[in-house]
Amino acid sequence: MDPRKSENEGNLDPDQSGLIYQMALDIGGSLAKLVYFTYDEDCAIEGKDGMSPEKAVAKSKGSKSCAVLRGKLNFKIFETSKINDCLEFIKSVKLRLGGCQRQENPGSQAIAVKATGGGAYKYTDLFKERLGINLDKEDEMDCLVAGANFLLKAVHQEAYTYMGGQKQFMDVDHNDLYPYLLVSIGSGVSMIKVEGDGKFERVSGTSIGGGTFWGLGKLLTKCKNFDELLELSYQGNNRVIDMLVGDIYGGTDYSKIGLSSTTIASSFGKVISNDKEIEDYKAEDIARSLLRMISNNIGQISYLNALRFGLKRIFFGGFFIRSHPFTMDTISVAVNFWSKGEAKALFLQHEGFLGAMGAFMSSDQHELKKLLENKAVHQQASSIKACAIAGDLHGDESIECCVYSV
Ligand SMILES: Nc1ncnc2c1ncn2[C@@H]1O[C@H](COP(=O)(O)OP(=O)(O)OP(=O)(O)O)[C@@H](O)[C@H]1O
Ligand SMILES: CC(C)(CO)[C@@H](O)C(=O)NCCC(=O)O
Repeated sequence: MDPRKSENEGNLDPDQSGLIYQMALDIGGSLAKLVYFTYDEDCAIEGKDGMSPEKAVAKSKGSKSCAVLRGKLNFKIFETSKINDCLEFIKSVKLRLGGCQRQENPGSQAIAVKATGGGAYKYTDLFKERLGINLDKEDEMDCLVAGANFLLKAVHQEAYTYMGGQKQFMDVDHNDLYPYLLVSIGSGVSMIKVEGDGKFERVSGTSIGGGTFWGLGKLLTKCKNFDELLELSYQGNNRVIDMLVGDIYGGTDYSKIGLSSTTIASSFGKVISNDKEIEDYKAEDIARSLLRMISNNIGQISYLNALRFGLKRIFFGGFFIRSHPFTMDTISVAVNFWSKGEAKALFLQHEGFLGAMGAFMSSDQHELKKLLENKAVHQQASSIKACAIAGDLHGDESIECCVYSV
């Protein structure tokens, strides 16, 4: 491959030859997330005399007629530290925002793209100078909540519980969704009490999040990428590193206060009594202890905040989760343990894309927004499985969807 080309160039999914009708970005501390809608120009509109999408959209405005735009919602991630890959990707696709602008001559015509996350501020000039794109900033918390509400209401089987290796999808009753606690586990963690559309409060947060796991993991295990660290944690045994209740109590439970002998009494606590150097520990065991420590801590703080406000459902999002069984199991067990079964941990299929989805939904100057307003995006059950977000960093995910304008 030509070393001057970015990793993504020349490697586009054929679907991306479709026009990008709308795009939004969430540029966080660790990852930049893109959501964009593509449709095939030739057959995108259904039901209205075979007219072009733009015409059908225009015609449906102010009338009771129904236009259906068939296309795909696409999801893509890049490491924020490699923001140039993201810029190259955007440059290489046909961007046709609002149905009327083409990005053929960056600089000559400003295009506005909704963007959220800290990077929307940090990289404003970069996007403008390199792509002629004005990042139209949306508040990160607004976007997280809007994205979560939209996905929970519009995407069939978006939420699920995970316990003992079993994933159980939950049907969301639109009339019984609120209130809930949204926990976004990105580089840092935000905890948001959600009471309705646009009705929320960020009630807590912790700096011990996904960035901590990846940062400490990188230091302690010399792993080169996040997936490698996750994979290691899968194979490790945390008992070699963590001090358990049984280690302190001579192998027995401390049942009087409800602690079994296998409960972790002190994360990484066993290391102090061992005369070992870091090289003497297996990277797998370190990764496992680290993942348990961070996941347990987030599960516990989340539960405490749910308790503060009497919330029974806690939805966990953010890319730290990566649909990883051990992470989800640890969080679920923590919530279940601390709440004595009263509160429930729920996970989201599009865990890492809440903010980007919210930014996407916030567009107000494009035709697609007008189509999406008050509409539902339906997807077939079979395509949900195909759009699990776990996978390699540059992997594409997409959902077949229809946008209805009524
Ligand atoms: N391929 C990856 N590379 C780096 N981190 C990854 C990767 N996959 C998952 N992660 C985890 O996801 C976290 C980032 O999650 P997310 O994208 O939701 O947050 P962010 O928007 O970057 O952070 P913040 O919201 O705090 O600014 C990382 O800190 C890391 O723990
Ligand atoms: C600063 C943000 C909101 C940026 O996404 C996030 O990383 C976060 O919520 N960090 C935790 C900060 C705290 O509440 O301690």
